[in-house]
Amino acid sequence: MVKIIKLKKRIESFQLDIKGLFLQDKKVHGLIGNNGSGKSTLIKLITGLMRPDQGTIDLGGLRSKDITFTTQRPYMLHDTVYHNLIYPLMIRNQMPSKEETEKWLEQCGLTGKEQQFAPSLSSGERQKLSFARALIFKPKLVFIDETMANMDLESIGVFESIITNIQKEDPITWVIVSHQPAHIYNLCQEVHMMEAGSHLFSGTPKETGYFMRERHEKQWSY
Ligand SMILES: Nc1ncnc2c1ncn2[C@@H]1O[C@H](COP(=O)(O)OP(=O)(O)OP(=O)(O)O)[C@@H](O)[C@H]1O
Repeated sequence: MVKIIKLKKRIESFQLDIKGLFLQDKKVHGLIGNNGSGKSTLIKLITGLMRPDQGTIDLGGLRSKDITFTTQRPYMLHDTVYHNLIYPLMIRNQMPSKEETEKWLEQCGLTGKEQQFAPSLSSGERQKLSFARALIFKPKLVFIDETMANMDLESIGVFESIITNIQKEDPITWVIVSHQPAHIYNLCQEVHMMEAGSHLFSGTPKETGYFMRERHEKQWSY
């Protein structure tokens, strides 16, 4: 389990302050909250891209090479689609199998574009490639930060089924940031809600729905 305890980080006027947030292993977690509530900052802290001012992040035995993340605007190496796809394997001294790379290219709808300069891909194509690049080395903890925001409905369906199949066969831990309730309801077992830098609530998607409805009613009942 990933345990985040008494975590604090100030970035200019923004203050992240999380008393306790726990991510159970091998589950699909949703991370939700308004723009600027601190979701991406939290991910940067967990993945080690940023250092906390205070507090602890216990990765439960995971090493940094077991963890990966994708973003809404993924960075593409100035190289071909193929080299971008196999990059995580190369840096881990693993040989990519032809079967595996072809499978991922097909699932991403990028078959035939292997030799295309990756930065010239459309934004949705780049997101799909970054998703495949994140999964090709079989990580144990994956953060998906609004990566499906520019994908068409068919591609979203493909990636939702990739996640569902991985969870059936050899489950890993996922943290999915999305502003689209359908993703959360289709995929997640547990949802964590951020508000203004704090962790407000954790529960099942159904409990989250009740929580949000109740808050909304309270806010409008004065
Ligand atoms: N480098 C920075 N300099 C100044 N402020 C920053 C910096 N990085 C983040 N912030 C601020 O920290 C706050 C939290 O940002 P963060 O990206 O974590 O929010 P988020 O919940 O992921 O938002 P969104 O849903 O819009 O992606 C925001 O108010 C943002 O402006």
